[in-house]
Amino acid sequence: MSLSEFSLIERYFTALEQPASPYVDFAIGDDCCLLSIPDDMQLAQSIDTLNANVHFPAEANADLIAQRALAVSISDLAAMGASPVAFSLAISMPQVSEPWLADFSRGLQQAAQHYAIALIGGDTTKGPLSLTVHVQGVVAKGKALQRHGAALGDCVFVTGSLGDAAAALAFMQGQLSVAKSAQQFFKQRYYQPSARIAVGQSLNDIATAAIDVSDGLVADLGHIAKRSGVAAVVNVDKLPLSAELQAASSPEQARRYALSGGDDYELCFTAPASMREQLLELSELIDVAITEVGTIVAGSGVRCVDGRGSELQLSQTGYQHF
Ligand SMILES: Nc1ncnc2c1ncn2[C@@H]1O[C@H](COP(=O)(O)OP(=O)(O)O)[C@@H](O)[C@H]1O
Ligand SMILES: Cc1ncc(C[n+]2csc(CCOP(=O)(O)OP(=O)(O)O)c2C)c(N)n1
Ligand SMILES: [Mg+2]
Repeated sequence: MSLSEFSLIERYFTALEQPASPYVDFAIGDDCCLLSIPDDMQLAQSIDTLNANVHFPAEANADLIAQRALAVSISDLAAMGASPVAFSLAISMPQVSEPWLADFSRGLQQAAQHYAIALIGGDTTKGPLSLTVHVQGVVAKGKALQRHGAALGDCVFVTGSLGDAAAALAFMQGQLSVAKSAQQFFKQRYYQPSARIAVGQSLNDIATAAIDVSDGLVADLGHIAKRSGVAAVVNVDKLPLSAELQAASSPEQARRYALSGGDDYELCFTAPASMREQLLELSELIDVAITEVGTIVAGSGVRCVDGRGSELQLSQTGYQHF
């Protein structure tokens, strides 16, 4: 007989080992969870849904699905410069498979411990496989990084490398061949993106605007440009591309993955040129690459140019659901 709804919640979700949080007064087991936030903090909240075969392959290992779901949601906290506190998980699944749930629960616990975020509630229903993660974090009052502060003359920076996850998806879908030695790297970049919490937290007094790159650099930088009332120019010769991506695809294809592939979950942010040195030090301190890829200018939209100043035309700027 398959497990009842309440027994499976008990076994695979309530039983998760929780990181201690000073803000969580009551977690799972009542109609609501209860949190207390200090007066000098703001609560940052974000929700994201991941649907099977839209956001991840349905047949993927359950522990990787869990890790990916948590990382992509926490990435929004990173983009605001917030520290993770707690998350709720709404899961819909077509049937109860205990081995699948055991793997899922293990992956979820690993990711929750890694990001020091506590599972405080959720919802469990029958339906096509889908996960909705609602994350909550804290940020000092007035210090959150938003999309609207980019100013003329600011430089545009990105963390890590871009395009790996999009190339990984192409590889997993049989559209790109990848050397055996690099396959694990690509899978990891797709399934276990690093939400850049430490970078975000360090940018509160440095960046003028920030966003995480979920849809693709051009699309997401476009949100900063629009909200800030400016334009951005990206120098495509400066894009941080991993050695693995450069080995697996042509320069043009690698560029396309990096500019419009999406799924990177790196941060893109703007800061005055006077912050370059501080950013270099920060990058060394926390061991995450921070690369200057462009500038903020007057106008609207995002333009991509190469090192010689020739403009590139992109057929797509990022992922669109509809
Ligand atoms: N169905 C919805 N109802 C209310 N707000 C929504 C809905 N969908 C998206 N939003 C809001 O629109 C904004 C942009 O959403 P989205 O592109 O999903 O952001 P992100 O890339 O950070 O996840 C966010 O403020 C989000 O909360
Ligand atoms: C199986 C699969 N197909 C396609 C994609 C590509 N993809 C799906 S959604 C998406 C963009 C990010 O998702 P969205 O729901 O827009 O997240 P948000 O911007 O709201 O954080 C991308 C690149 C994928 N990740 N997995
Ligand atoms: Mg969203």
